[in-house]
Amino acid sequence: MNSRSGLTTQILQLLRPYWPLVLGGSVLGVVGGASVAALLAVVNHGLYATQADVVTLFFAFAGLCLLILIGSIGADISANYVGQRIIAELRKSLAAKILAAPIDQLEIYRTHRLIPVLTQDVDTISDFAFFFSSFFVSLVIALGCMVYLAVLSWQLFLITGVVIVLGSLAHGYARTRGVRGFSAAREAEDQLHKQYRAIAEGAKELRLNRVRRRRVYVEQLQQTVDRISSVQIRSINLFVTARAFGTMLFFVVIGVALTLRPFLWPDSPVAVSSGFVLVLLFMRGPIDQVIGILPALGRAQVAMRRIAELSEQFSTPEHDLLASAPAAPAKTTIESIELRGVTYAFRAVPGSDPFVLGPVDLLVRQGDIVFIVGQNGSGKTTLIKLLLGLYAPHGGAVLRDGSPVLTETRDDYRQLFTTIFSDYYLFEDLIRGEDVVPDVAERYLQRLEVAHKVSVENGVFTTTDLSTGQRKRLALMNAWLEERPVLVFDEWAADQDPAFRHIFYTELLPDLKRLGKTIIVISHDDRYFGIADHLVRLRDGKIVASEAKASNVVGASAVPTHAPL
Ligand SMILES: Nc1ncnc2c1ncn2[C@@H]1O[C@H](COP(=O)(O)OP(=O)(O)OP(=O)(O)O)[C@@H](O)[C@H]1O
Repeated sequence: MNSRSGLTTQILQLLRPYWPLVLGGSVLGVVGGASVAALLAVVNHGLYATQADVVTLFFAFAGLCLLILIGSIGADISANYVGQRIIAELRKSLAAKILAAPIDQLEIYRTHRLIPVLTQDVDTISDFAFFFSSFFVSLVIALGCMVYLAVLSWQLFLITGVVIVLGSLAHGYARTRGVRGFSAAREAEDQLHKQYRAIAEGAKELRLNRVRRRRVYVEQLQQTVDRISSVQIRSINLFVTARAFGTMLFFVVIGVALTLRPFLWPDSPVAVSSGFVLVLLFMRGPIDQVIGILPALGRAQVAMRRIAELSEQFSTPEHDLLASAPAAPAKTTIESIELRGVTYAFRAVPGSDPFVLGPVDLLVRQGDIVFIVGQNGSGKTTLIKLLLGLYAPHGGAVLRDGSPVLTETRDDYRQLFTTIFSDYYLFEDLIRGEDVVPDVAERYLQRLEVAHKVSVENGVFTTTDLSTGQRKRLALMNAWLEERPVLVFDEWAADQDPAFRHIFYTELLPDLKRLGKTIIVISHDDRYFGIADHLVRLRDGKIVASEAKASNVVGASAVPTHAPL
């Protein structure tokens, strides 16, 4: 699907649930617009009215005023409602798409491109939705005026029509060039967002490095901002010039028609000329309004295209990811997890070969502590992403208790794991099973030696303004509370002081094992490799050693002997 047809489909899809309102609002808008044109006819007629016409004129005037009021209020209210609902639906559907997108697609798209679509592009469309009703009503008024012109004199209608076509051509040119400019500016805004992130997230580094600070500010940020500004100025200038040109054309038409009238239509009644001038002078307002909204329409078009691109990018959602939780929880125990001939290849990045993992064969037995070790970049995190069902293998299979994990069962499978990645995200609210949290929280906090800093109130940590190591302990607490059978730690201990690191390896992990948990640890702490029941060593994406121990070094039984915390 190309992005243009994707865009149209997306707009139609968004409008579909509201078609009665869209239809109702359009009818009211047409009634309002046509009434304005009719009112002009009444005004023109009134200029030459006699005493006998007064009553008819009064009722026609009052009736049309009422219709204009009802029409424009109705069209405005329905357009506003539909516009706001569409924005809400758009926001929800984009969030749902991101939540359901495969992780590797999200990794390719990148955060600095994602956020501007969710915020800026949706806001641009929201702004346009706000103006849409007046855009539509003005358009209808202009059309109504044209109809009245045709009734007055078809020659004058034709002259005006030709002028409007000329004006539209000028606008068409301005729009094509202008929208191209808006599109270029929007591209640069992704870049700007990336630079904003650099100055916010790299604030400390930039304070410490004057050269980089200047480069980020002068060579990158300022240049991007200036580029956006000059492209926007050029685009808006085009629209403004076309608008002035269009407005001026109205006066030219009036001048030409009035000059030619004595020669071409010497016998036409004065009412025709005055009606013509009246309509043209009046029509200028709505047409000016329509033209004035065109830049916003152009920007909305660019924004909509971006949104359609994002939707297309994430158009292969994972199976049922946002379905409500099943009534009966899936089986939450495992006997084994196996990777059989699993392979995975990243997309090639320019200048280097793509990283390929596998083929990998690995058996993780229930209750084991498995260490995955290896040099930086050897593929440990990629391996666990495959093991966790976050990446779908490109070859081979992941098996749970001997049965392959399929697309439909992958999300159920993932619910077996609690994971703390090295780039983990700390959620501030705690979830235990389906319930929000427990009194045991306090005990966990004490065991993690952070109870003096933070507590849990109404299921939320009182603060997360803690040191890196302390925040990671909170992540561990979250993990405990989830009560899943398999725990995965990606270099969890890397930020811990030696004393607590020792506690983690020699007390917490064995305690969790005693509770029957299966534990997978990515670690560079070779001092503690001895506690592993199974040590897996990776090099360049391949398992080069896989050593299983006959008995557990910490000597713990698989049956819980005491509560660990
Ligand atoms: N999103 C990605 N796109 C392309 N290549 C990637 C991506 N993520 C990782 N890689 C590549 O895959 C290789 C393995 O990365 P991985 O994160 O699995 O290594 P690791 O063993 O966990 O390293 P470390 O010990 O440094 O955490 C790296 O060489 C990296 O370049």
